[in-house]
Amino acid sequence: MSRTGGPGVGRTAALIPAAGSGTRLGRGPKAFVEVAGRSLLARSVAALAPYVDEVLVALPAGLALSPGVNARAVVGADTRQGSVHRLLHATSADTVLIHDAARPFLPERVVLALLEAAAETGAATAALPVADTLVGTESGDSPGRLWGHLVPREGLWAVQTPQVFTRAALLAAHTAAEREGFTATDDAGLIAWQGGRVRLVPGDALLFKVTTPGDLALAEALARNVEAGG
Ligand SMILES: Nc1ccn([C@@H]2O[C@H](COP(=O)(O)OP(=O)(O)OP(=O)(O)O)[C@@H](O)[C@H]2O)c(=O)n1
Ligand SMILES: C[C@](O)(CO)[C@H](O)COP(=O)(O)O
Repeated sequence: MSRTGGPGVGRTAALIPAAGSGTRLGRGPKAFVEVAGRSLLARSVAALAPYVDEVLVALPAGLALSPGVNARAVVGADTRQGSVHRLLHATSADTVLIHDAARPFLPERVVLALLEAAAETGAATAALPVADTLVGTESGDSPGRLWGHLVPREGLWAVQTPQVFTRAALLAAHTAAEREGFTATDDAGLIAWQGGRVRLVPGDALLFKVTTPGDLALAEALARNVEAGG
């Protein structure tokens, strides 16, 4: 039984898409890359396990969970969307919490706030208000590198994971997307495409996605600092 199971939450599963190839990082299957001696995947599983009834992970074909990672594995697909779709078919939980393996630092506050929001609305995602100035580029002698027009940042949020949904609603959205050939970068996008309302819950700067070598260096420094009690 999950620690937070309130009305409308029921049995809860954490679904972790971890089947990516990590092309931008360039270190092989990214979920298995270690930060301060512990893989990104092991960190994400450990951060979620206390709050859910089960943890399921989508892995690249031919790879298995490392010893000590307490989860059930399925084989992922060619896209993140496809991997989540397979995970949804592999659980019967009422509520699913989807979290990228590539976001290894997950504050408890965010998990609890998401489960509470999803119990009210059926769909919620972590997100942060955009803090930087945004500019669109213009074509010209340096295509894509010339300052074009300012994009007002008011009301814009950068979407993170975790994202929490009623499993039946998310499965229906995935099934429709597959049927109609629609793709979105994440699950909240699929629910919104179906006309669903997605609550934005304040995420955390610590929830950055390890995408590039610079992100990995940052994660390494952060993990060493935190784990040294800094
Ligand atoms: N076919 C895929 C692609 C991605 N993911 C997962 O989705 C999350 C977010 O993806 P991203 O960070 O973009 O990972 P990669 O696809 O591995 O990165 P890249 O695009 O650089 O190859 C990751 O935990 C990744 O493992 C997945 O399960 N199945
Ligand atoms: C799911 C996600 O992490 C939410 O921000 C993001 O959409 C994944 O994007 P990517 O294109 O796979 O990096």
